[in-house]
Amino acid sequence: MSAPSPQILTVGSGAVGSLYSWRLASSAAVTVVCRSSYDIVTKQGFTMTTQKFGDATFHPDHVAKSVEEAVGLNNGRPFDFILVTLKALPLEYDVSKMIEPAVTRGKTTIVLIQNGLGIEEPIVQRFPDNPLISCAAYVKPGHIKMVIPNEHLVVGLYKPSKVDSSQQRQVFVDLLEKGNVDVDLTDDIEQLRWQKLFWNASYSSVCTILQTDTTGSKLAKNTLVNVIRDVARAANANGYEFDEQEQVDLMIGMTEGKAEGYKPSMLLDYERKQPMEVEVILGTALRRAKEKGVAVPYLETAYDLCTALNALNLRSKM
Ligand SMILES: NC(=O)C1=CN([C@@H]2O[C@H](COP(=O)(O)OP(=O)(O)OC[C@H]3O[C@@H](n4cnc5c(N)ncnc54)[C@H](OP(=O)(O)O)[C@@H]3O)[C@@H](O)[C@H]2O)C=CC1
Ligand SMILES: CC(C)(CO)C(=O)C(=O)O
Repeated sequence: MSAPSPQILTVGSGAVGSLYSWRLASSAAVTVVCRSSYDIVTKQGFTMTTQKFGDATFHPDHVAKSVEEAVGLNNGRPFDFILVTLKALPLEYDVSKMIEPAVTRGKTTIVLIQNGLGIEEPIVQRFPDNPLISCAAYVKPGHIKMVIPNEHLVVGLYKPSKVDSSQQRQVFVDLLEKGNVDVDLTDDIEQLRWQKLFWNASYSSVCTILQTDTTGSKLAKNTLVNVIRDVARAANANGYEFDEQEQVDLMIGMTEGKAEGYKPSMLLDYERKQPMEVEVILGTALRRAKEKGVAVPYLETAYDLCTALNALNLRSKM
């Protein structure tokens, strides 16, 4: 008798959630929680258009309106993995509370595929005995259309977690690889999150403040460089050893080489009048710098302006 399929619940069925749910569904039973897309996904599934994986219609095993409903639809079977692919918006909602009804204590592995720093803390606080996997996605799907052809996912461990999640990570990686996802591993996801912030904190905020893409942001190169330097200083005060100049050269070189004319997701959120991930992209780094007594004036200004823009943008929607 073959082993039962791993049971996966995806919470947040946008670009990232639909993509990885689809890839995992080749060897797992996948339930997705859909909010505004519930009716269309129930009727038509997700229409996936990608260069790397081809085009398809993806029908999850179950579609639920809420986490509570997902638990009911799974007929008492506990979820092995909960994939959190919501935007990381700690001021809007508490992810740990949202997923709680579907978490079996000490068993369910919680997998975060989100941007930003500090997103693991509330999960570990509420579920100290559950395995935790934390991932950074390098992909640019539109809602259903993947723009960067070579997606890859870095699947990491979160060092402050008291639970050894390496075994669960291996199972998860095997499932991803069966779905042809390119996977890299890291045993210290925070290091990678800081590294990703060098780009996100600088380019995302400058492009959003200036309402321009990466090509336009070159006109504010000094600010880009100064924010990268500030984030590197904040990271180093928190135990890392990034070389400031090396990171500046890497971020600017990579963007000018591979990401001309690119709109960061923060700018896209702004344009769609959706909440921006300001806290996890700028706020946590700023707070951690301050806790260590490190001055990061450019990062602080970027945070302040993006916080204000976010508030004004959301207010104008009402
Ligand atoms: N898109 C990208 O290219 C990349 C994204 N990332 C990161 O991945 C994460 C996910 O991003 P992405 O997929 O783009 O985000 P999307 O905005 O495309 O998707 C988020 C989904 O979460 C749903 N959602 C929001 N609040 C709730 C709620 N309370 N209950 C149920 N569902 C809810 C939204 O539903 P609704 O449609 O109803 O609002 C939406 O379907 C983010 O942290 C992002 O920064 C990282 C790399 C690349
Ligand atoms: C790294 C990148 C560019 C997507 O992979 C991103 O995080 C963003 O657009 O905000």
